[in-house]
Amino acid sequence: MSRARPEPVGGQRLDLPGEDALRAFVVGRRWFGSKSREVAHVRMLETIPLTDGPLVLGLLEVEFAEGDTDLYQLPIGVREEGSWTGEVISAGDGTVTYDAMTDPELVRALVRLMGDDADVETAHGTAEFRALAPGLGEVGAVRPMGAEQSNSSVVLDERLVLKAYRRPGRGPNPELEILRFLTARGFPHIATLRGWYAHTGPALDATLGIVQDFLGGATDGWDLALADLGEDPGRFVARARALGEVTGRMHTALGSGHDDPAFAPEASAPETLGLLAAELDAEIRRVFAALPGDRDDLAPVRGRGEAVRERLAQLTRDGSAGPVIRHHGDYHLGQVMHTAGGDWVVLDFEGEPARTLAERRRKRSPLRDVAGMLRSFAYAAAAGRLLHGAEAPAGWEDEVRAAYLDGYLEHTDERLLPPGRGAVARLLSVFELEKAVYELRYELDNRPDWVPIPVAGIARLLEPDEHEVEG
Ligand SMILES: Nc1ncnc2c1ncn2[C@@H]1O[C@H](COP(=O)(O)OP(=O)(O)O)[C@@H](O)[C@H]1O
Ligand SMILES: O=P(O)(O)O[C@H]1O[C@H](CO)[C@@H](O[C@H]2O[C@H](CO)[C@@H](O)[C@H](O)[C@H]2O)[C@H](O)[C@H]1O
Repeated sequence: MSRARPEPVGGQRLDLPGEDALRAFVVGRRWFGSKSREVAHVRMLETIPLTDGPLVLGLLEVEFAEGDTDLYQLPIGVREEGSWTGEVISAGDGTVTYDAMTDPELVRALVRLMGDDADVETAHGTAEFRALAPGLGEVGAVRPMGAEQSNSSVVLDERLVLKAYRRPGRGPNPELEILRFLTARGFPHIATLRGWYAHTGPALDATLGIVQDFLGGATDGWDLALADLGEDPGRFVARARALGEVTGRMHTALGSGHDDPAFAPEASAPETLGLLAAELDAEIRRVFAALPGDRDDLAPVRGRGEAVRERLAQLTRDGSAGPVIRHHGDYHLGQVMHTAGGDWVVLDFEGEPARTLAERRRKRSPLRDVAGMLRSFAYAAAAGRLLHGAEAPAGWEDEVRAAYLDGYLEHTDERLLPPGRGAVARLLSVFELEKAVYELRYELDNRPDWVPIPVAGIARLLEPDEHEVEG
């Protein structure tokens, strides 16, 4: 259904927030992703009245002191002063503006536009709203998801989730792309995609949000691993095997799109492994050069930067980076859910939020995802001790790893992996090292008490024989 730009609120001029109010609001949000950077400007690129009522889709440009910019989405509610009791962005001339994602009535209006397959003309193109059969239905109850998030998700009638991308990026969105691809292939271990909305146009092309099924009663993999560790550690070993199977099936499905250039598996270029090694080598040097001198918990790796670089050189001396495919890109226990029916479902195909959309859409070895999950098992084993003072049973992490890898290798199309178990083990170790070095920097910056986890991971990877995959 195509519609012209609706008239703003009763045909009157909209009192939308000015730059100062926008800036104060945006930089204070949990979803604002650049808190350590100096913001030069926050300006509205587009304000799209979506209904004749009080819903305006704002697309903002945040400009940093260095001159680069980020695109943000801010759906805005506009109401008479006194008729809105929540937090406001701005107030004046008898109206207030606020974040529409916190207003159930306006969330319902957004979903209704998707259900209507509406196209709304904008100054720079079209705001497109789409529902996938069998449609979205009329929505009643709306509540915030309540998860720590870089986006904003709301639960609709406990049956659907609307996730609005706060920093959408320009160009095709990997999550929408992958969910559509997997849905078309009948891959069952995802929350089914039901709708989406986007802005299209030559100057502004961005996916703004998706609607998916809500997994009621499901537990995320991280909480489940910690709960099993406390109650029945062996239970998680069996669950890890099932998770490996689902991961293998996911990669097999993602590597099956031979006639779609965005998904067709490719052989990596001969120089790929060398380039990966060079990038990681530089990162190891940077991280080790900047290690603080006053932390005892760094002892297992302190002064061993050269040894880590040598281990990397040894792992990447020959062989190749193997075939490359589209993959999850940010795979860890917090991204998978265990449903009430005992099945694993994979969420959040956006990739690492700090990377550009182009980087996130790049094909890489699927073993990068596998390594991310193996690191997550190490985190779970250690978190029991760090958070609750409860040790994981001896050998638990090794058993979980082995079970996961068994399940994975049994259900992955082997043409998507480097040939031979030795080559698989080596490439996995390279990606685990890459992730552990990243985590060392991340934990030093964010959670200093967790530094021993990546430290142990790096120390472990210095032991050559421990990580060979059986077989
Ligand atoms: N479809 C869903 N059903 C149930 N819970 C969900 C669903 N999607 C997300 N969640 C919960 O919300 C959290 C954040 O979702 P995610 O898609 O990873 O958002 P973000 O990309 O902003 O981190 C998940 O870890 C999960 O706990
Ligand atoms: O989820 P984000 O994309 O924000 O990822 C960042 O934070 C993660 C922590 O929440 C961090 O993940 C690390 O800790 C997890 C446990 O809290 C663990 O399961 C992961 O394996 C481990 O990497 C992630 O590295 C960071 O980018």
